[in-house]
Amino acid sequence: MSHSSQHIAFIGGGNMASAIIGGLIRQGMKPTQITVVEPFADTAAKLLKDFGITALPSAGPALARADLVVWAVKPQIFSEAAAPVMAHTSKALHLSVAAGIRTDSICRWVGTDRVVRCMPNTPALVGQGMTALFPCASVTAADQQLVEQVIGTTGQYLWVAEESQLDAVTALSGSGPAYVFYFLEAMTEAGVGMGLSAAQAYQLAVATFSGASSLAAASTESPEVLRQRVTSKGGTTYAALTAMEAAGIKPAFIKAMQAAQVRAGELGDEFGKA
Ligand SMILES: NC(=O)C1=CN([C@@H]2O[C@H](COP(=O)(O)OP(=O)(O)OC[C@H]3O[C@@H](n4cnc5c(N)ncnc54)[C@H](O)[C@@H]3O)[C@@H](O)[C@H]2O)C=CC1
Ligand SMILES: O=C(O)[C@@H]1CCC=N1
Repeated sequence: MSHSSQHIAFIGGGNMASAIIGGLIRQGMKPTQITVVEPFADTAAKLLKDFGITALPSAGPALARADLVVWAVKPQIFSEAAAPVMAHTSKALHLSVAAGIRTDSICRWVGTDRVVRCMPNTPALVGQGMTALFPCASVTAADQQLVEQVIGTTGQYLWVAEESQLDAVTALSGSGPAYVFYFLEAMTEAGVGMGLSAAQAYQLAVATFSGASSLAAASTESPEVLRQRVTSKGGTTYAALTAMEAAGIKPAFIKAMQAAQVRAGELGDEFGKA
């Protein structure tokens, strides 16, 4: 984000907003180029401490400066949060990170069709995010470029052609970091049960995840081939994977992700009506 005149507003200054703001500041955007509406005082104090940004407790005319408005509120309160904002931001491009909430609802609430919906994830906090983006029909190439500049500061991105694919993305990479943390918990717990200290087990588990991910990213081989390379005939990995197959881990995992996808659709149905 080198453009010195660009201004970005965030509605909601919580986890996801902070992850994106962190990326922007790391890439040289000035705190004065960022406006945040954040009613919760503790969260506003954190924005001041971490980024030197003084958040507004509620929407106001300062939002009119924004070229881009990033919606980083919970799906449940999106429509309520939008009402006081839209008077100031009809000329801006809008980017929503809210899970499930569909663009037809967002366009209605923000009073413009210049809307991009996306699904980021929390590794954005350390510049290793993965975001999928979906543009409404009236979004221009220049609008898409602006969004890419902003989201590019947080990691990788891709565009999807169908809005419904965002619910699948939500189930995969949006919620996905929680699945990894869940596995880290399980692997650490198992390691402790086998006689390692918690610190040792956790270090081993984290390094194994990041090492295997880096190997997969750097390799042209499929994960199946990479897995087979670890699995010596009659060895330890074979014993572990056989136990996982017997326990139905893969179908259970697929079912879990389907539950997340269904929930994303429900969020859109439940909270997109207003
Ligand atoms: N946390 C995650 O891993 C991901 C979250 N998302 C989406 O990001 C959105 C935000 O989630 P988080 O950042 O995790 O939640 P969060 O609770 O950390 O942030 C939401 C913020 O909105 C503020 N807020 C409440 N009412 C408001 C209003 N009327 N106007 C402005 N701000 C208001 C809250 O005080 C809070 O700080 C959600 O829609 C979620 O679906 C998307 C991808 C990943
Ligand atoms: O759990 C949620 O609803 C949000 C969306 C993806 C990650 N967190």
